[in-house]
Amino acid sequence: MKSSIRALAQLILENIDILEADCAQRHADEPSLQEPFKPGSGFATDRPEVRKASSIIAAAAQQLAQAVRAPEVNLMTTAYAHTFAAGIRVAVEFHIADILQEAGPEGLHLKDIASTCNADPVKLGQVLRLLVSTWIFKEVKPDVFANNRNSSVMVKGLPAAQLFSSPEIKYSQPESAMAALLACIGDECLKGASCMYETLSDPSTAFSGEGKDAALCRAFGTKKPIWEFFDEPEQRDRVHRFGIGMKAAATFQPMELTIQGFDWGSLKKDSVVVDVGGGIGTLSVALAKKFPHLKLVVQDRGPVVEDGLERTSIDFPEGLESGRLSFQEHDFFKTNPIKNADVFMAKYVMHDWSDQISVEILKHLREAATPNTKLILLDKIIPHMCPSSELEESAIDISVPGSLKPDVPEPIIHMSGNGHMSSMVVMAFCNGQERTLSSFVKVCADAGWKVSEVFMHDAFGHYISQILAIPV
Ligand SMILES: C[S@@+](CC[C@H](N)C(=O)[O-])C[C@H]1O[C@@H](n2cnc3c(N)ncnc32)[C@H](O)[C@@H]1O
Repeated sequence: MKSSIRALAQLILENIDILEADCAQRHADEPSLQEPFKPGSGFATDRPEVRKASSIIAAAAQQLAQAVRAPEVNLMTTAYAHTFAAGIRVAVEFHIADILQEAGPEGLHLKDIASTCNADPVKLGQVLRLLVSTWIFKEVKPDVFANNRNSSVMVKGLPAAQLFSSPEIKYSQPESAMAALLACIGDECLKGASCMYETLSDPSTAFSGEGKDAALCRAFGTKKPIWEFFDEPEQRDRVHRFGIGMKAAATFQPMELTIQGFDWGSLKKDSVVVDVGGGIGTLSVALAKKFPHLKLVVQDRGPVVEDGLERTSIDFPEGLESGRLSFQEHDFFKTNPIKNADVFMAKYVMHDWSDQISVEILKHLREAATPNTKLILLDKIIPHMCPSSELEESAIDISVPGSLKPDVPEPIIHMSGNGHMSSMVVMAFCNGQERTLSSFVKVCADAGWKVSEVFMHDAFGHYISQILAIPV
């Protein structure tokens, strides 16, 4: 019988050939885990075959580890994952990567690190060694730590002394976005997740799709939906950090990739594209720059619109002055005031809401749509985790034009899905969810829209997809 673990190892080697060939072609060195990250080092993730090879290697290596260890060890290792989130937050809040960046490759003794951040060296040593065990930081000599490739990405771009003396500006530099996101994961996300079981089992919240009944609200002891709770003055630092942290998302999903799919160029001159829940207008600004023949209207809640106008008047004033881009305060739980939209688009909006509430939002767009209006939802499409041969039965997932089947080479059982992690996070935050394609089709149908095509970059929910629907 062919050994499954050997087949996994062979698959890893075959795909390593692809990565090595890519490095050779670009005359680039293979990235080293032990050295701090240098921009431009690493594998070319803008090339689809390289992205695919690296995903297959990661999935095969993870499955190999699961296959060779006892089930008890696998379960314990996974269940203990919260220690990593907690440890990373400690490292971010104590500015450890920033301290170690100043120390350089020789590293710094634990007692000096601990005295800089006024922490107990024994306790801090426990945190750092845990993180080293998962390839974040390195211990160069006993009790001497230095940055490695992963930890170096946690620096915030300011001298460590300034980070300690002026905490209010710790997330002021663009490179601090990753640190902000990691601190948010170790704070709001971890606390919300810790109340998940109680929230799913308590009859008063178990079947509710309301944001106020989400796990994070229980964790913070509030009766308000999390975004209203975050409007409270004491939560200002969290809101600020969350906003900066979201910018780190661009590292995983460049805007170029987000826009790719629907043929925006095919829309006639002056076509009206409405960015529903468009935030500060990041997607609309990118579209307006690339497709100057379109008229983009960003709709959001009042304070967000104010923020968007302020930022856009600095980043893209010509868009506002020419009238190509505008902002409008609008509550998407009311009928949309724009009745001549060529496109209603909504990026990362549906995943914040339960099915019932999503249908309500989409119905309001349907009411305002003309027979020719298109709806484009930009969200992750998460895969079912069953063998793709089983998807023949639930044909909806593969019958929509453009849908990708999550084919994985044998003997990989499935690819790891960060979409499933973000689904848990939005559930904890606001009773939201990432969706499979069949769930999108159903939610759209219940609101009077028919999904006619999808544009996907991968079949595993790693990247945002575009779901195109037309009125029925
Ligand atoms: C996850 S953010 C996505 C923002 C933007 N589309 C993007 O991708 O950057 C969801 C957006 O929905 C907005 N939102 C929430 N409730 C809303 C409502 N009732 N009416 C309009 N916008 C709302 C939020 O203010 C926020 O900007």
